[in-house]
Amino acid sequence: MEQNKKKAGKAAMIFRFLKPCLPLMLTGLFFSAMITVCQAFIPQVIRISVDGVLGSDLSKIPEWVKAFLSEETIRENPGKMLTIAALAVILLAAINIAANYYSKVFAAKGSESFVKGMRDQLYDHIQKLPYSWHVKNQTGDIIQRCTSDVDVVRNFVTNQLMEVFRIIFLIVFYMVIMFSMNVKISLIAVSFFPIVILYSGYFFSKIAQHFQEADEAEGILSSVVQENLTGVRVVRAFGRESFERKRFDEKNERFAGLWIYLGKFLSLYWSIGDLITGIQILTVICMGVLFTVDGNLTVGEFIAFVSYNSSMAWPVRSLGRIISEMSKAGVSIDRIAYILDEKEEDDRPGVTKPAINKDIVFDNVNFKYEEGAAVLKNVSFTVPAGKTFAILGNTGSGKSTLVHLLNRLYDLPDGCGKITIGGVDIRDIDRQYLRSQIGMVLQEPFLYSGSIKENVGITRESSAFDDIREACEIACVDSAIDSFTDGYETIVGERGVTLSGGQKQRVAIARMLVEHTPVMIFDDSLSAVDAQTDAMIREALKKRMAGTTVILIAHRITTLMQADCIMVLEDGAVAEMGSHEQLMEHHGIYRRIYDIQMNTQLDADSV
Ligand SMILES: Nc1ncnc2c1ncn2[C@@H]1O[C@H](COP(=O)(O)OP(=O)(O)OP(=O)(O)O)[C@@H](O)[C@H]1O
Repeated sequence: MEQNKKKAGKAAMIFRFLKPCLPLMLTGLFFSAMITVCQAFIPQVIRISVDGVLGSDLSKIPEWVKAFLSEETIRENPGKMLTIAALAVILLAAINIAANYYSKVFAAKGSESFVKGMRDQLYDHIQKLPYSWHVKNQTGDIIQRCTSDVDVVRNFVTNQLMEVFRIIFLIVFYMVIMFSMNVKISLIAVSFFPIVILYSGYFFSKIAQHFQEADEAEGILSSVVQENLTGVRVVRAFGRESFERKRFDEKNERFAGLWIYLGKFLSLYWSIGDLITGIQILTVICMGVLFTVDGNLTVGEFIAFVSYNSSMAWPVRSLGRIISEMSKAGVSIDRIAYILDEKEEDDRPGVTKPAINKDIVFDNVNFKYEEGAAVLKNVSFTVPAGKTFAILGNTGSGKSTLVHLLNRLYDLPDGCGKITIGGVDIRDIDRQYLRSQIGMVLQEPFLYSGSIKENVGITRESSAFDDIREACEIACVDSAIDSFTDGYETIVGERGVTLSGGQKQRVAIARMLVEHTPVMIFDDSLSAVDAQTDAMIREALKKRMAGTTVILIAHRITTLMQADCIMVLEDGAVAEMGSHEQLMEHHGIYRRIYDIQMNTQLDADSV
């Protein structure tokens, strides 16, 4: 039952993508049927010619031929008949060429529009999937599902599905002709078909799982390559080349091993298939000879029969191959459906777009990720509008999680407290709108491949160059950019590898500033800049971005000591909260960290 439901789901998915390109596909199929009809006429022309020239039994020559060429002409002028037969074959060949051309053109157009539609929808859907889904799934694997698996499905639709229809039409059409010529020998020929089809069916059920394993192994291999390439700096810095090589070799070996196994399996299939086909052709020829000798078949009919039978042998066998390859497509369809079936991020009904320049309140927030222990425990605090609120805490204490919750990368489940902005629960605020109002610079800034100007202006398509420049000035990266030969047009490579860590962070800060959002979050995003530049950036921000609510996450006390309020987070719970002066007087964690950092600073200064 469940299995049937799954199959129906797969078929429905394919049909959904197929629907817009169905007219193109059907036109391709029409031309393909025309090829079959043309090819079916050729053995008939040969049959009539042979029977006419040998003149053994003219009663079997169709009446429409006799209306065209009298029995006398056939007997006395075989040359004329052969010329007409040759012209007929040339005409059929010409029609065949044209039909072949158009069947391929329409099939290609249909398949491209099919695969384009599928890629578009996949990409669009992935953009709307929750952040938690992206965290859970490996990028390499997702890429493979969107490329290799889509290609397998394209192959399935263009080469396999279309081919199945073409072959079924061919078999039915040829069988009608063969049965009209001689029922007994046709039955002998056809009696082999169930064996071939059952054999293919058995193979089909055996091979699906191996194809799935091979596909998964390819996904793992892609992930290893992708990780290695994106983490190339770490690999080099830690001299992990040989370790990475070994890791790749292991996965590559497994992948190759699975394909070798599949190759063996397929070879066995083909060999046994060859044997069955050979026996079938031999049987039909032997029986045909006996029937001809007994006078039940004319020589022309025998030749035509053998020709039809041989022409059908390959398509029937291809049916087996196609069915076996269809099992592979089934796996790929499942892998694509895994993405498409995932629920997109959505809002609950009645969401609004209130002003965001209001107090942000975390009220008794408790949170844990899908896997793992509680990350935030009864966290309550208020970020007053227009003020700077700093968060300090050890690694893994839940600082970034607070930010993830605030811009709704994760939604707070019911009964786990509340986060409000201006008194409105953020789950009642339109998600896209909320994110557009909260600017964020992440710990590891991501830069797109493109110029610095594009990277800074990317969040606001309308941003003028003056805005971009101003943002870069505030982020203290303007003079560094000017020192590059191409200035703002400097291309930063994939993930900005041509910039230093601090420069990347500052470009990312400028990108956020261009947005002019009422709330700005700096998630440990000043860690790669020196203390002096850090102070300059904060000073510039204070002057030019007055009235903006700023949430500052940092490990360096000097970065956050001037904030209006500082919260110290320890193991997911609020340990201390207050201004710098209050916390210093409190002699708690904050004071301890302050003393350690200041002493370290003094030691460093005295060296
Ligand atoms: N997507 C996730 N799924 C499961 N656990 C997660 C996820 N993200 C973070 N965690 C866990 O939640 C805890 C808090 O992580 P978080 O990133 O909020 O800490 P942090 O205080 O920002 O740390 P750091 O200062 O190192 O950035 C950690 O134990 C972390 O392992």
